[in-house]
Amino acid sequence: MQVLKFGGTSVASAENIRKSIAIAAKAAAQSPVVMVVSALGGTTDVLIGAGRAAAATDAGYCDVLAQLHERHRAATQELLAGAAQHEKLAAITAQFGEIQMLCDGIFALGELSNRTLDKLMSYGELLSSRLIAAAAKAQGLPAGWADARQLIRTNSRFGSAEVDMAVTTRQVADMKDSSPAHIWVVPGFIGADAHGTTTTLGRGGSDYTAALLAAALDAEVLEIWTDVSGMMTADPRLVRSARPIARISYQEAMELSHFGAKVLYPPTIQPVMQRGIPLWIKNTFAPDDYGTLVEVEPPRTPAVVQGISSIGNLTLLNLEGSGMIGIPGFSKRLFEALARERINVILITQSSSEHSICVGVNAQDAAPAQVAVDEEFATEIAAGRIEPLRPEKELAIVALVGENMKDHPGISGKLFGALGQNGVNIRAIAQGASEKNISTVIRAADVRKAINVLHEAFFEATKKQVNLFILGPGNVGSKLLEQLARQQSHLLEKLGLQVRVVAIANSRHCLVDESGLDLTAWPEELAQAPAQTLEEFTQLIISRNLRNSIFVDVTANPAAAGIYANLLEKSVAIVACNKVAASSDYAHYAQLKSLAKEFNASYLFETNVGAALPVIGTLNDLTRSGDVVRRMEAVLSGTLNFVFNNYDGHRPFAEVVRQAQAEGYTEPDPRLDLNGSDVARKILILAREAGQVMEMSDIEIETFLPPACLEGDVEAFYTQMAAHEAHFKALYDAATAAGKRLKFVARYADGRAAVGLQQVASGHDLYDLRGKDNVVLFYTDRYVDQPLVVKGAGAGAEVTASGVFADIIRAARL
Ligand SMILES: NC(=O)C1=CN([C@@H]2O[C@H](COP(=O)(O)OP(=O)(O)OC[C@H]3O[C@@H](n4cnc5c(N)ncnc54)[C@H](OP(=O)(O)O)[C@@H]3O)[C@@H](O)[C@H]2O)C=CC1
Ligand SMILES: N[C@@H](CC=O)C(=O)O
Repeated sequence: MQVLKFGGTSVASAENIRKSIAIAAKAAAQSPVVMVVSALGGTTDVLIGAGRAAAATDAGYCDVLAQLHERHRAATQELLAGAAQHEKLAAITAQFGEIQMLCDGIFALGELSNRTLDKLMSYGELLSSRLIAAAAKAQGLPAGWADARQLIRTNSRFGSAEVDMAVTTRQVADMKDSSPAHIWVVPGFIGADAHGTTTTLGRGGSDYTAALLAAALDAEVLEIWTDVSGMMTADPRLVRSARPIARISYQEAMELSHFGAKVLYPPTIQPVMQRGIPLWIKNTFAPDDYGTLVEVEPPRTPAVVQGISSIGNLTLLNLEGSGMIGIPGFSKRLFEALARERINVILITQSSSEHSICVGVNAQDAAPAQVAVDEEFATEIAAGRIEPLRPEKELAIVALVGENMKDHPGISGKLFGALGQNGVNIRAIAQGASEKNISTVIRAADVRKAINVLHEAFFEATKKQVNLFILGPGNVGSKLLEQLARQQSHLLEKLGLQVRVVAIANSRHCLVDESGLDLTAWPEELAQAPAQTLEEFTQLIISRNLRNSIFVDVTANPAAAGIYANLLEKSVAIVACNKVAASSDYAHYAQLKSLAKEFNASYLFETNVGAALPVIGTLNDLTRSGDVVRRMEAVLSGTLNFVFNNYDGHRPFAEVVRQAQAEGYTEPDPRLDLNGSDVARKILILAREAGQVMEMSDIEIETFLPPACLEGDVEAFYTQMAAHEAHFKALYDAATAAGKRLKFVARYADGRAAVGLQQVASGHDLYDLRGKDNVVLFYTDRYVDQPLVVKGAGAGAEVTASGVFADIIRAARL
């Protein structure tokens, strides 16, 4: 005997019903089949809606029922022909007459009891099962209909009745002996109490009906036919890469189904588990897919975690107080108070200090639970020995499930690490000694991110999705986008990083696509995209709450640097070539560094000094390993090095500066390069990274520009430089006459730093620095006589973008 259950979508239309019958017929070629069916998809909700409308004296229920009647008529006309069709249409009309009368009664009374609702809902399965039996017979199959109300005996708890297994087993055996049919079609979800009154088994109860019948018949197999190809490693609506689990134990399936894997109604497993009946979950619309086999002992696989599931709509109730410590009986009283209100406890945790007990309940149970518990402990609350019950709302459980987690160290560590790195705060934890389930309670708003992060950590070791929010697609930003577009498949294949650019914004527009922007079409699309403020962009990053989010600041804007703290607090990583934040007040710089640590998010700004040269990384390596930087000597301006390498006293100085700007070496505002402040902020950043507490005002800046050049706007700056050509020529001639070269040098020693123009003699370390190159000489406790030298191209959009790219990869791989 085989029991096959077909859910609402599997019988939602005539076409689907035909598919379901074909599956049952194929199985029946092996041995007799019990076909348990749900109502035509959506019918139960329609019936409930009609009943509630009638109870609220809303006459709209008549139209709703008429539409439902029409849907059943249409399916009948498609499935049956001739006399069988006429007979079935008449029967359906009669049944809808009964439903109408029932709802009219509800309307007249203005009241809908659980008992009446059960009766009303039962019509869904009664209609579908009779229709399917008739359709199977019409195909010449040896099918018959059996009334579940004469098989499944329950108590009279309407709405969610409890089954009397002994009577049910006897009634099923009687029916088996008396029925000649080879395929029985049975309505799921419904039963009857000892008085013959219709009851229901709770939403999803058709699965349970099937399991009860399988157990009563000691069936060889129970198959649950649904619209997905088995139990999945995670909810596929939340995790795109979720995949079916081939084989799983009853215990694991029970844990997963309890924790939200909706393909299986949780009570279904117990009756078949007791008898060791194999349970398959199969897809009606892809019957050749393997599906999931739930069995006693699936073959062992290396997978430690079998699935990740979640329950939303959770409220934590926290009972807390010093009066609980060491006094037996508090938990008993708490749980009794909840049980009296029939409140189901989903999760329990208690700290070893016994100072608090925390339980998780469905949100709709929170208010009655609070009243019941506060009443129970009224005396202790009045005496101040315990606090009134404290509910925490809008929470959810995310759980790892797997029998192999037992005795396997490191699973919780990985779980907490993965969630922590993504700023998912864990409010409570529960793990039984069986170690089959580790449950975490988190904010409901974090569920999507948390499940994806955990799925990547436990099922996709080779792939990590990274979500980029890029601000400032100017010179450097647009090169970065080009490089990202070129390297996407390389990143996935070689590093397992699926890098998505989710948003690109400049000062005018913002382009967003959560599934990843097209990196070739963005310039035109951005120009058409809506306007957005920086504040809105920040909220966008926070509210999307995507895993492994990185904010990439490719602007030179102080306001952009002002949003880092807010983002780091949400565990969003920051990659910046914008130097404003790292050279702002020391307190702000230190705050960002400490937020990055506290919230496990990277704050990377390698390109702040020497573009893509590994200057900050080298300095960090030295200090982390205990070396002490005593002195630094450096050329840190690509622009100034280019200008003084190319100025020869003939071509005007202003023209050479314009060339540096055109080639993309200068700041968006070139005055910052020429007045020395860009170099000053770089040496400040290096000094800070070397461990010094310094402010910008501590850096001595010796400018070589005549003051008039810094009055007015950028055009005035160029005009004034041209007007002061003699000044620049004099600087050049003096250096040349001495056989020296001009270099704008940054120096740090003993906690003091200065920047300024110098004549450098041949043979000096800085003398031969070509083009737009930068160089940094580190003198440390280990590098005493010969410095550690980092040298190379120190400006330019392409190289800077590649440095930003490298920081993105560092942040992504954390
Ligand atoms: N060039 C180089 O060699 C190096 C540069 N850097 C740094 O790179 C950064 C970018 O330089 P670069 O690409 O040349 O600059 P650009 O001027 O070419 O680009 C700046 C980008 O930032 C955008 N932007 C400016 N203000 C805002 C704002 N308030 N909100 C949103 N977007 C804004 C601009 O948009 P819009 O067009 O709308 O104004 C533009 O897209 C600078 O901080 C620079 O210090 C670092 C190392 C080396
Ligand atoms: N404008 C800067 C660019 C790099 O920081 C420079 O010229 O060095």
